[in-house]
Amino acid sequence: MVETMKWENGKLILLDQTKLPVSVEWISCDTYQRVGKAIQKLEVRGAPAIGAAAAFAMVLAWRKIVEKYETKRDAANTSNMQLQTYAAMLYGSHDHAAKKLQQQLLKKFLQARNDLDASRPTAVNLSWATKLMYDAACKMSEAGLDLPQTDAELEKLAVKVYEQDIAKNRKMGEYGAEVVPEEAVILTHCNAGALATCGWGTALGVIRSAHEQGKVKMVYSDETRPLLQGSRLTAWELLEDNIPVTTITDNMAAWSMKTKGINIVITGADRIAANGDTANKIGTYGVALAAKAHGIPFYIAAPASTFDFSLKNGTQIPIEERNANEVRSFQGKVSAPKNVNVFNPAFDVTPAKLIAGIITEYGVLRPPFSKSIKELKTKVLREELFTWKA
Ligand SMILES: CSC[C@H]1O[C@H](OP(=O)(O)O)[C@H](O)[C@@H]1O
Repeated sequence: MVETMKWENGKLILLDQTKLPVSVEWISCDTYQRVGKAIQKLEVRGAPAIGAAAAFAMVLAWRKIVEKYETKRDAANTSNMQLQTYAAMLYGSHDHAAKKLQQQLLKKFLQARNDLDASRPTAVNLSWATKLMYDAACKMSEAGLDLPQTDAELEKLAVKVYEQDIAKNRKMGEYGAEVVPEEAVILTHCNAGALATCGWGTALGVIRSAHEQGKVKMVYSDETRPLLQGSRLTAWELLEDNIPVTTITDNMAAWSMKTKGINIVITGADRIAANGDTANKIGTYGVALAAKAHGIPFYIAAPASTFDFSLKNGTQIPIEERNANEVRSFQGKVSAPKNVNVFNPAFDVTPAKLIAGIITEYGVLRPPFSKSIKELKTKVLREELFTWKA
């Protein structure tokens, strides 16, 4: 199965998804700024993958911040007092000087968190990941960890986010396969596959698990303009795994539902509000309306980290608008006058009433979603999976 990212020798190596399916190229990131740029350019993309990349980016940020102070400390050899200050901070003594310096480090760490959060606004997994890394560093400081210990613990936490994502996707696949009918003819939109996660995928994870059970007759993959995640990435992923796939343009989805025996629609998600309203790639809302009109069940597949329990409904979800030139061109060719107005929202919101179920790693949530999502929140808080403890 395709790898989306690798954490190697203190660097984050990202598969450059803008080059697929023509070529497989990797980007080596040793600063959080370069990871932020990769997120903004969709070199790495997909809500859970963005979250994991951001967690590793926070480790890179911490190391650069500390490196700067260590360089200052080396230059401070001329003054014993300064050296004592730095020595106290580096080796975890509890005196005022060390604490003061630790707070300075955390202030810069918060800036890195804010910079990463600004790279893309819709997928809540991004801010979920940067918050859990920052909160952990604050707890480590309160617990009196020195810098080498803090570094090691932050790296372990980022690796846990990565590994848990794959485990959660596998679990989601098992639960999701139960709602996939025999002889399934599935329509999916955009790419919610291994490429959108740390592995296995969410919507495509369900399809992979159902395929293992011999349930998948055909998958229809919307090309998903303007950036073509469906034709470039989903079709490529499914072909790599010998899963039957047919690519269609976005305007063929409704007619395909009417004429091709599609009996289930499954997509991913980027942010799910407390009432079940779901933000996903632009075009998902139209697919959900068409599915409703044809009596086809429409499912969302997403891990708990995609839920924003603080939002009452979908009207509060920030929708990213991207550069107009993504619409004015198509595969590098002009597809509209250069001075034409363009509306280029990267996501839309599907109201909960159009959703038959939300497939998660804890099971399939059913309407009324305000109740089933509240139960999910309780399970997540009780599990405290990513809460750092001394
Ligand atoms: C597994 S969530 C994937 C989700 O993210 C995609 O958006 P983008 O390609 O812009 O990152 C799309 O909404 C997918 O459903």
